[in-house]
Amino acid sequence: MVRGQNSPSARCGRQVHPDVRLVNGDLMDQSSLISAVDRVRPDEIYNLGALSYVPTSWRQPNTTAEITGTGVVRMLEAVRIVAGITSSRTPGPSRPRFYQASSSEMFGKVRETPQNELTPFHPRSPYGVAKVFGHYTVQNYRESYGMYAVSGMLFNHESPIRGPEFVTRKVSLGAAAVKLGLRDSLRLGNLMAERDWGFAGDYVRGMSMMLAQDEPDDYVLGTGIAHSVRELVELAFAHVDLDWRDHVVLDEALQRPAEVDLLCADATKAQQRLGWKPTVYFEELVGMMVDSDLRLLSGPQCSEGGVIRELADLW
Ligand SMILES: Nc1nc2c(ncn2[C@@H]2O[C@H](COP(=O)(O)OP(=O)(O)O[C@H]3O[C@H](CO)[C@@H](O)[C@H](O)[C@@H]3O)[C@@H](O)[C@H]2O)c(=O)[nH]1
Repeated sequence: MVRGQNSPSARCGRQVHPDVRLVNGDLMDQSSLISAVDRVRPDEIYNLGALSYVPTSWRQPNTTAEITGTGVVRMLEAVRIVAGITSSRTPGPSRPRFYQASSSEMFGKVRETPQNELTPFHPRSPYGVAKVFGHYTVQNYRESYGMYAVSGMLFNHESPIRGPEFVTRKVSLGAAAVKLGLRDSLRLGNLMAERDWGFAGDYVRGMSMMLAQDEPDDYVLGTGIAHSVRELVELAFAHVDLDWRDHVVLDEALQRPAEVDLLCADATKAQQRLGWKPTVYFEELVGMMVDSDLRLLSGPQCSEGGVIRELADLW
């Protein structure tokens, strides 16, 4: 997303420039991207574009590298060229601020727990590898050109509008659907994996805070508490007075070729330097998502079988 200087809101407001669409490096070639950035002349750019569902990255490794990895180079090149930046000694007239969505998936087979900005990377999927490429590209543009470019190393962030292929939403939809009698089971993969799940709204606030600092730097965002997929399922089903063991079916086909077993954030740097703190934790998040899906699946759009049939394809 690009926030333009012509926008009435620019830095403080949250409206988006009328000209602005999603400008993904992955969807545009380099010259179209340069034209798009030139038209908007953004103050802030948030590159959230990625092929972001980890299992797909094994099926489409080349596309993943192209979108999630090289897309970052195209975005940074467009910003650099439009801003007229040729070296760190002769910065261009304006220094637009660039945010890159790095990921906790970069830590992969973790070397230490919890993970912070200095934890070595060991990505476990083509997605993780591409994110590491993007992460170092941002660092390189900062060091080579003095650009204001930062990476937010965000741990899993969820909300009621999370895609239904990701495990939190799959489970909240599953629990709601079973409660309403629309389904009687939910197929899942590895229940032992642990993640540090937070609320997406908190993380978006953190992204904006990163671009509001005097100097660019990279930050980890996470709650600092990990839970297993099994705990997630137990809590979601208990929220609707059901026992998950009566409804969850384990499916080998949903196991990943290489798993990331445990992710847990040490967000001390973001807390101390940005003043960032999460406001929503696991229990509240899961309750919020299940309640929202109960409303969604009870609503009129489901009576025709539309939404539920679409979602059912993903289960
Ligand atoms: N999706 C999914 N995951 C399952 C299932 N059963 C078990 N899991 C486990 O649940 C964990 C979380 O999976 P996802 O919700 O798909 O998220 P992710 O792989 O951790 O990646 C997400 O978070 C990253 C940040 O760390 C993001 O970078 C990435 O794009 C994505 O949003 C994984 O260990 C996965 O094996 C299932 O049926 N579906």
